Formats: sequence, C-alpha cells, structure tokens
Amino acid sequence: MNFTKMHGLGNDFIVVAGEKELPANAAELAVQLCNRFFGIGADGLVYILPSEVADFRMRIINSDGSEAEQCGNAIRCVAKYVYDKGLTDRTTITIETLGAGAQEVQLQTEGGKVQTVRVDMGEPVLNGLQVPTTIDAEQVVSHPIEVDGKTFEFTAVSMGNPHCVIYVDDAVNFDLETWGPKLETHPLFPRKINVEFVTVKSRNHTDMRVWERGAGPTLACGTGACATVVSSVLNGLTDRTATVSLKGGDLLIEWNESDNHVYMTGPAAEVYSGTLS
Ligand SMILES: N[C@@H](CCC[C@H](N)C(=O)O)C(=O)O
Repeated sequence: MNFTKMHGLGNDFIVVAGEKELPANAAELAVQLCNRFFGIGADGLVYILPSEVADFRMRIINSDGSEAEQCGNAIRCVAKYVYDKGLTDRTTITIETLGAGAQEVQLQTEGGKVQTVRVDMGEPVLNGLQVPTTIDAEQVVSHPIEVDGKTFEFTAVSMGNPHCVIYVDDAVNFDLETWGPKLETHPLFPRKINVEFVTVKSRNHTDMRVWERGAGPTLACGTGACATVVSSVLNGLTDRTATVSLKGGDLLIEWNESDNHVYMTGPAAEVYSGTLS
C-alpha cells in the first residue's frame, strides 16, 4: 500500500489514493496506522476515491476508527495531492465529501507550486437537531452545558461535521485534556462532537484550541476554525472575516453574507511518501 504523509497546520494525515472504494477494514487500518508508537502516526487516514458528482471524492477516518463527515485540513491536503501528483492540471477542482457534498477548491500557485488552498466549505448548519444536538431550536447560541459541576456556554455549528464552540479567558493555556473528552461525549451530542475553546483577540482575530471527536487534541482543525467564526458572528464577537490562530498556525475564514457560504484559506504540506507491506 502506497501512502503519502501530509498535514494542514500540523493536523496530519496518511493519504491513500488509487482505490475505487473505501476498504472494508478501513476503521481497523486507521487505528493501526495512525498509532504514533506502533504505526505511521497521524490524526486520520484519508482516501482519495473516484466520484460521480465531483472531480474527486474524499473519505476520512479518525485515528480511533470512526468516520468523519468532513475535514477542512484534509480537503486542502487532498487538493494539493491531486495537483502535485498530476491527477489534475486544473487549479479549480471539486471534491465530494460525505457530510458536505461537493465542494469547490481553488489552488493558489506560484511557479507551479501550491502556496495556499481556498475551499468553499458550504453553508453552516445551525439547527440544533441537525448539528446534531438534542436541542430542538433553530439556533443553539450560548446554551448552558454542565460537566462535573462546571457550567460552560456553547454555540453549536455543523460544517458537515458537528462542532461546539466555547469561549474561555485563555484558550492557549486551557486544560483541553480534562474538559475536551467530557464535552465530546456529553449526552447533549448524539453523534459526539468536536470541541473548540476560543478566546476573541479582536473583531478579526481569535485564538482557538481544539479537542477533536475521534482524535483528541490536534494542532489544528479547519472545520473547527470555520465553526469558530460562524459562532463568533452569531455571538456578536467578531466580523465575518477573521483569522483563527491555532497551535499549528493560522487559517483565514470568511463567512460570506451574500451566499451564506464559509470560505477557508490555508496551507497544505507533504511530509514524505512511503510503502507499507
Ligand atoms: N481536523 C479536521 C476534522 C476531522 C474530523 C473530526 N475529528 C470529526 O470527527 O468530525 C478538520 O480540519 O476539519
């Protein structure tokens, strides 16, 4: 099996292309290969597959073997992969995802080299039951959630995959390991949830740290950055365009007023390619 190790701001993936469908043992493979001590080590296993509705199709399995509906950092890596490996020579392509349909991706190149990737991440889903949460409301904004006697307030956003955004005084030093897993598996979230801890720095800048569903603390989360800006607009805390600073670097997020789509711009990088026997 040939693979390429890639990352988007340190959120790292084992990327596999050439298969027609996701193998039946994909969950088991993800757990083995993503293990940082006994495997290659990654936050997720990503398959690039043929699509009937877009140029390419992507499936992503988290490091615990669960499948995610969408992944913002992986979609940028997939776009860079197909361009760099000559699977397309176009700089605007579409990539089909499980949870957010076909998305348009623009590769921003200089001298034939991919610099950044801009993705139309589609419209955010705000309806409580659709995110999904157990709350039947058109929007779930600043809703209380109790964990171990401590009450947080969260805003729920789906970008194809579910997110809960919580504002804290100091996201950079927040105790992710204690609160992340308890919020991820809280009964309010029937399919579990990705948790973003956010500190607003200005109308156009936030810090964010993420506890990812199925992967734990990662250096960056593209869909989480999109959810952060959507939530911050709904809470009146930022403008519609903002930079989200993650542990692995920055993403530029724009929630466009005219089409209601969220656009994400950021880098993607290849680390190495290998063969697994
Ligand atoms: N890191 C990703 C999100 C990956 C999937 C997530 N763990 C989930 O289960 O929804 C991103 O960059 O968006």
